[in-house]
Amino acid sequence: MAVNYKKSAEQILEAIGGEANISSATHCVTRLRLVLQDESQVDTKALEELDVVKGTFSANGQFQIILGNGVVDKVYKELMALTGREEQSKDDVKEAAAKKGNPLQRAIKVLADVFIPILPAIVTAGLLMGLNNVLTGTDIFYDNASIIDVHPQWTDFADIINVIASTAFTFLPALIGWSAVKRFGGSPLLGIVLGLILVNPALLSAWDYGNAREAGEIPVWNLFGLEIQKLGYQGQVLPVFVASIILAKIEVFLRKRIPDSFHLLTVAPIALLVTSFITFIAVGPITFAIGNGIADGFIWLFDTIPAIAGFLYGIIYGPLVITGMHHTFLAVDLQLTSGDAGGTFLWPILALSNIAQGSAAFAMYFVLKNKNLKGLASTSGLSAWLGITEPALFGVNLRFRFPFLAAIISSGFAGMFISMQNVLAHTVGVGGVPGIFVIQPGSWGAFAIGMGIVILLPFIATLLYGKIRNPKSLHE
Ligand SMILES: OC[C@H]1O[C@H](O[C@H]2O[C@H](CO)[C@@H](O)[C@H](O)[C@H]2O)[C@H](O)[C@@H](O)[C@@H]1O
Repeated sequence: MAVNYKKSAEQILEAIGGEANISSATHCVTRLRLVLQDESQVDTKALEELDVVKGTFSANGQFQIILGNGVVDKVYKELMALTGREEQSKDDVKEAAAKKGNPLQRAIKVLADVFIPILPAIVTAGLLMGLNNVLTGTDIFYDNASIIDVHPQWTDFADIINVIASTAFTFLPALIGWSAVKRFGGSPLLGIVLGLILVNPALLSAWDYGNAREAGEIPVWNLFGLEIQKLGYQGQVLPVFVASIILAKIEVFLRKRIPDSFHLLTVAPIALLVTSFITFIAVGPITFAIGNGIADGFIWLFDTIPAIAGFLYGIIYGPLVITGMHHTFLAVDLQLTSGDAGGTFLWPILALSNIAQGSAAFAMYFVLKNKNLKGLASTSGLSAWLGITEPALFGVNLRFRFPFLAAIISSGFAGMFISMQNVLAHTVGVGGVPGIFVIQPGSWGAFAIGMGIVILLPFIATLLYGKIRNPKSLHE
């Protein structure tokens, strides 16, 4: 039967407490994303009884209604027409949501705002790097040899892929600079330039810093007696992040005070000059040490007590996604991939945690009777297997609790196993099942066992508990 989008919009509006309860509204590919004055006014039951609604959840200050691809945009248009509102971008709504919450939540939100926009570039680079690994890794298809060893005509092909793949990581500070300066109200172009300054080939590469320090050969500038290390910040996150905040603040400050006609001549040169000097002299070395210190702390933990550390990270990653704090760890992943660890041991656990949430949601497909919920369980399970877990988490697993518990405990065991096997990812890739492409080839076997654990354990545990115990939450 054809959907009456206008009627659906009216019913949704009534169930969320009417027009007066909407602070702002937008939509993504599948979900209406609303910032509401008061979420307690929402009649979730009435909402979820609507045929068009596949599920609802609240995350990071937004109340989200899952409608599905091709439906959500039409219902949104009707909703805007009904309420006489202008259509809003996701950024507008995120901004409204950001004003809600305590200082810690807002700080975490800032990190997410900076890192989420650069994620597609990093994830793409990760996938291509995976392809390069398949071509150049030994013992994948041949004993003691790689594809390019056996078929040398593919060597340059692999090399070109490597150049393409490594660019986003080599110039990571430029990506972060673009995103962070934009987030703090400055000109994104200046952010890119700032990031590029920090990886200028005239500086000692951060990747060569360790060797240069051991050899006592770190180049320095001498500024009227003050020695400053001539150090680049390749692959570093914190130096450019803090520098970008400074740059944006200086730029905004100058723009307000200098007449428009002098902007071109003064604002960018002063902002870049002051920020770069502050960064080379103080911010860079301090944040470089802090960033490496944080990474070393994680490395120490996973070296010393791999089973416990892996178990804990596997357990807490799901709850971290609920709070939105998980994006903070992206910074740690990036730091680890650029350092001595040779890769990140955290990211493989993230990928397994995503799969675990998906498997639990898939099991709920067989446990639930309601048609809409069954649909939500299967679509959200697939989404989690492809790296996006919020629909499964909020739409299914948390609502019934036991699938969520089954998923996080299984993810803990899988995290324990792969940490004991020292599984590393070259870089950050697409989470969930495609995650295997960025795992270092030598760790594929152990990672595959981890995948087996998070595919089977949450599925079987959820299914058995749901069918045999038939818990109260299924009937609430
Ligand atoms: O941190 C890198 C990963 O970031 C995304 O996944 C994480 O954020 C998602 C959105 O909040 C969340 O649904 C998922 O559970 C998190 O792991 C991205 O989808 C991954 O591909 C990426 O590796």
